[in-house]
Amino acid sequence: MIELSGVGHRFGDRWVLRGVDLALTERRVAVIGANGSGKSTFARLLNGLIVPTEGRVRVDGLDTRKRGREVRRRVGFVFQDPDVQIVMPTVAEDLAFGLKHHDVPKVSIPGLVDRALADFGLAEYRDHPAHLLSGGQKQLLAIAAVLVTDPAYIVFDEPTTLLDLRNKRRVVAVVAGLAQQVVVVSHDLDLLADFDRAVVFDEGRVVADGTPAEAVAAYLALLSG
Ligand SMILES: Nc1ncnc2c1ncn2[C@@H]1O[C@H](COP(=O)(O)OP(=O)(O)OP(=O)(O)O)[C@@H](O)[C@H]1O
Repeated sequence: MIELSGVGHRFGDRWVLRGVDLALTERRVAVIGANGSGKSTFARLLNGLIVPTEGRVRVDGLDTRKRGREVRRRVGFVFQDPDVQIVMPTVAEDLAFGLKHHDVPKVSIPGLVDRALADFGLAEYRDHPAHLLSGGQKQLLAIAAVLVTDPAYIVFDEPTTLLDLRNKRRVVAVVAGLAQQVVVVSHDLDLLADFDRAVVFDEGRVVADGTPAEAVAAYLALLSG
């Protein structure tokens, strides 16, 4: 379980999150809210990419402030911008990179890479320079590179922004089929419609928390208010 208690975060002297108390127990949790409401900051707190200025974030009881390394192994993070995540020259090498760093036995790596390439429609790009993929293909690669390491939790920060309809459907199907707990930040309200829970942020605070229908209604009310 991922648990936040009394969490606040400040950049310089500006608080961008305040008073966040949440226990994320559902399998599919959506995070919605206006631009700048603190969603990405919240997402980054969940795997210890950033630590809270105040309060505590715990993953299976591990405090992200003290046990960051272990937390990052448990909580995979798919960035909004795939360019920050792609680190190796070719598509297959990029997929293998994460596996090596997760101490996956060398002998298992090629098979896992092949499966990830096939699952994400990237098989024909195996030896292609990763930086020459299209934006949407990079996003698929970034998602594949996290999923291939099989983390216990996966946080997606706007995973479908660059994708065409076909690839969006592919990602929606992949997320729907994941056995792990996922937290998805998205402006794409359709993507989140059958999630178990949705949390709405506004100006750094949780202002609604319920079913997607309830959360979307609260979000729309905020926009028109
Ligand atoms: N590294 C940083 N340094 C300073 N300010 C930051 C930093 N990262 C985010 N912010 C500020 O924190 C606030 C919340 O940003 P955040 O990215 O969490 O919002 P968001 O809800 O994810 O927005 P969007 O929907 O536009 O992605 C914004 O005002 C942003 O300018």
